[in-house]
Amino acid sequence: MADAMSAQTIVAARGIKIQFGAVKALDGADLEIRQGECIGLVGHNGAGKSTIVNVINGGLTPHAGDLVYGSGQGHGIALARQNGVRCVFQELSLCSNLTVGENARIMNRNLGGWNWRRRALALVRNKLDEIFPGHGIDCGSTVGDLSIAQRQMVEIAISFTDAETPARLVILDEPTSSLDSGLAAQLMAYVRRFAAGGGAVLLISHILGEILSTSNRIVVMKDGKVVADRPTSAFTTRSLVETMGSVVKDRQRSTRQHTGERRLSLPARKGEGLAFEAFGGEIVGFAGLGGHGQTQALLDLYLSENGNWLPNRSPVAFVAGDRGLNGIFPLWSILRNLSIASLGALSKRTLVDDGREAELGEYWKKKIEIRTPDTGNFILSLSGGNQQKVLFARALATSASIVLMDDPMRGVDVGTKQEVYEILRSEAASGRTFVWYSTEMDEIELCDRVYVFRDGVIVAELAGDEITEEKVLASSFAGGEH
Ligand SMILES: Nc1ncnc2c1ncn2[C@@H]1O[C@H](COP(=O)(O)OP(=O)(O)OP(=O)(O)O)[C@@H](O)[C@H]1O
Repeated sequence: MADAMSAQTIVAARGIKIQFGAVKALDGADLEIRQGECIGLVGHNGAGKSTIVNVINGGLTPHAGDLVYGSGQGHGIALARQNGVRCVFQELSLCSNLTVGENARIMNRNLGGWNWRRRALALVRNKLDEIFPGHGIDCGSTVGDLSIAQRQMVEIAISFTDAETPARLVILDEPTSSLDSGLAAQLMAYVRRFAAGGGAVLLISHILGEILSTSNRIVVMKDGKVVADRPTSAFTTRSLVETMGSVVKDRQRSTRQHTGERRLSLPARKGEGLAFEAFGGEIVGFAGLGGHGQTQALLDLYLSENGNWLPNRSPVAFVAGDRGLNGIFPLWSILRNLSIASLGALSKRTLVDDGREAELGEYWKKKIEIRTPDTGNFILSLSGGNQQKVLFARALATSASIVLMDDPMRGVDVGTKQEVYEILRSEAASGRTFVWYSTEMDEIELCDRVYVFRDGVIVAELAGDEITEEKVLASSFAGGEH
């Protein structure tokens, strides 16, 4: 097998099988990665992408199949690191109680010795400057104080640093899930430069535009197998979606006018900008560059200033943006994670009706295809995208007439996204109000009305045909029109 590898091969995986109980996560998957390549890896939620990454990264031992690195056959974290394999996981893995520099030290064990803090700090800062010019991150700060986008940027920057062995293959699992379009474009430009300079990148993303514009080869996985492996030029968005096993539905722009009563409002902030209001039956979008006050506005809508429920207000459900921190209960089952917000409605004389709870679980499992043999399994047995679907189902399963969503589609596959968009439309048509912060322009364009945020205030309100990328971008930057 080693003979069959070309000189540029960094790693070759052949016939890899991994099984978790009854689930065949990998069922004979093949993947070879060579120097100078950016490979886009796509597939539905639960297709096996993160699992094959964990095999290449050395974290999982294959139950069958071969793994060959440039330095020879074998597996394990040490061998992968020795061959310059780095990985940025979907669930970010920095230690939140340590500073950015200290985290860099953990990832690069050679960074010890006198004055290591200063060197670690300089290493990350230089890489952040190279990948995300103008990032504004203070590398002396504790990771827990950074926003989710900043944490993602720091982890990406650390993975590309060269302190130990040089980075030869960097695996990025949903690297732009929390980044706005400007930061995502900076990262994709860097990925192309890194590959052109002889490095390799394995890019996993459900944002197909990103894959098509950045990678030079695309590998499609389905049910634990590689079902296509071709140059990017051989794919269009439609053929890619179809190869993944989904159908492309035409996106409908909103032509609706709200008919309901005013349900929510916020005054203009700091006495500047515009006030916010939302009506029954509306899908209202929050747009603008990431971290400009959208999440805070959602929290303000959810809670009053002192953290209490606002009196006399319709019930509100919230889909949190940081799944690991505020979303899932990691020690609970899938079903309990889904039903937790509906327990009142599922209870009779303070006791939860198990039968109705199970019915609710089965209904949502089918409706948005949560891929699991049993909703009694632990939530962490689900792939990242499937965990996100559970959070979404948790909010929609309630009777809340207002649903606040903090970028809820992160890591959800394209087929499911289309289903969810349809659910949103029909739920809005039946009177629910959605307030939806999204970092994806495609999603902002699905809203009935959009507020653009800049520096913590609303600087523009767009409706119907006015909701275009150009208009959102123009308002997002100081000096743009509003
Ligand atoms: N630790 C685990 N225990 C049980 N099942 C698991 C575990 N890890 C993964 N699986 C299962 O293996 C399958 C493949 O999961 P994987 O995370 O590789 O999918 P993915 O393609 O990365 O999905 P996503 O796009 O949602 O991230 C899924 O059915 C998942 O539920």
